[in-house]
Amino acid sequence: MSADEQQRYQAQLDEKVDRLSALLSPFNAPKTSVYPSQPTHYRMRAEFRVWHEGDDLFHIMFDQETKEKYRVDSFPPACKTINDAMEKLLNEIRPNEILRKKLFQIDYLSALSGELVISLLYHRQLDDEWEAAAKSLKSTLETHFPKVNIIGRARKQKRIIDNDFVIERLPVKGNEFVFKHIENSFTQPNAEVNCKMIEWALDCVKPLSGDLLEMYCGAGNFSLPLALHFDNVVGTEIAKPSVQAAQFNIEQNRLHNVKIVRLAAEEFTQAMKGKRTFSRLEGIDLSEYNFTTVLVDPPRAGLDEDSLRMIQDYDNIVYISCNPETLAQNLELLSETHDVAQSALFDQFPFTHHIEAGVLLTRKG
Ligand SMILES: C[S@@+](CC[C@H](N)C(=O)[O-])C[C@H]1O[C@@H](n2cnc3c(N)ncnc32)[C@H](O)[C@@H]1O
Repeated sequence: MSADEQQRYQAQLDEKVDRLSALLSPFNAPKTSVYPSQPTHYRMRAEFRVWHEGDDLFHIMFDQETKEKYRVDSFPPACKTINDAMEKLLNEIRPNEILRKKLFQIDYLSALSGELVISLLYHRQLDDEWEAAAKSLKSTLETHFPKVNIIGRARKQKRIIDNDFVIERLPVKGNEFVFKHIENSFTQPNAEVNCKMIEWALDCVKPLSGDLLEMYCGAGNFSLPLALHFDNVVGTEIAKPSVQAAQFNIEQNRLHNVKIVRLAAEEFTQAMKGKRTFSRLEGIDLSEYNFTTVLVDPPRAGLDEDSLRMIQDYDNIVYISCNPETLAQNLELLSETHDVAQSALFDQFPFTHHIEAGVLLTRKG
């Protein structure tokens, strides 16, 4: 990257730090710790439209302002594996009528492990001939990459060769954690910054003990590494594929103190308050746990008011947020009972205005 781009990256990061600090200043937050990203090759996912021109075809994107399409032969935000795959994939598809016909989109999901899922989206139904061609494509690509899975999608159709996931291996404080990341499910896009985020959360909970309660836990991105620190972890998550991936991840990492339940945050709050019972909580007696700490990592909308009031029952709250505006709104209530003890900015999305933030809240003395 040129010195000019490096300067542009730093200037935008400084602006993000100022914006987050301003949002957190009404809550007397201490100085924000900043975790920068690599300015290029940081994304583990990328999606492109496909443009056909005679016998040729290439990846395209659309300019957000002018809406004009532009050709994309390489994509610096995406990791090196995806960039390598972009060229190799099109070289295979271009001369192959079966793979090329009515292909309109290509999605890539990769991992630090080098594994890939490539989803090919079509405006036509996919038959056995397509499947045979896709199998042969997979074999060719596997001479370059450790593992490649191909998914063919069309209206009401999904053909999977051989899996719809990658196996990621994340280094966290000297330990390696294995994660199944499923295509079309939530995973943190910037793997290296994600590791910094998990390590920050681990540092936050270092002086704490007891059990951890987690809401919006996905496939266990935080639950699993934090399980090494707490006696028990109970995580809740709404999306079925993520819960299934979390169960797989618990087993793969040989953890015996983590339970993941498929419940919406709002449902779990009702269960904690004794307002409703759920068969999905069978075998888990929530009153037996010694929850000292809660970790939440909600979608952009933040937490609903009932869940906010429920988490106020716990002494320590680790709040990870992809939207600092809703974080600040939620802090208005949480700061009635808790102080902001730490704050951090994780630059998951370089060269965009998006901010990923974390705060540690501790009960007021
Ligand atoms: C920002 S992601 C965080 C996931 C996970 N902590 C991670 O780091 O990969 C938010 C998660 O909340 C889940 N989610 C969205 N709405 C929810 C709700 N109402 N109740 C519970 N989980 C929800 C999504 O499926 C997603 O997995």
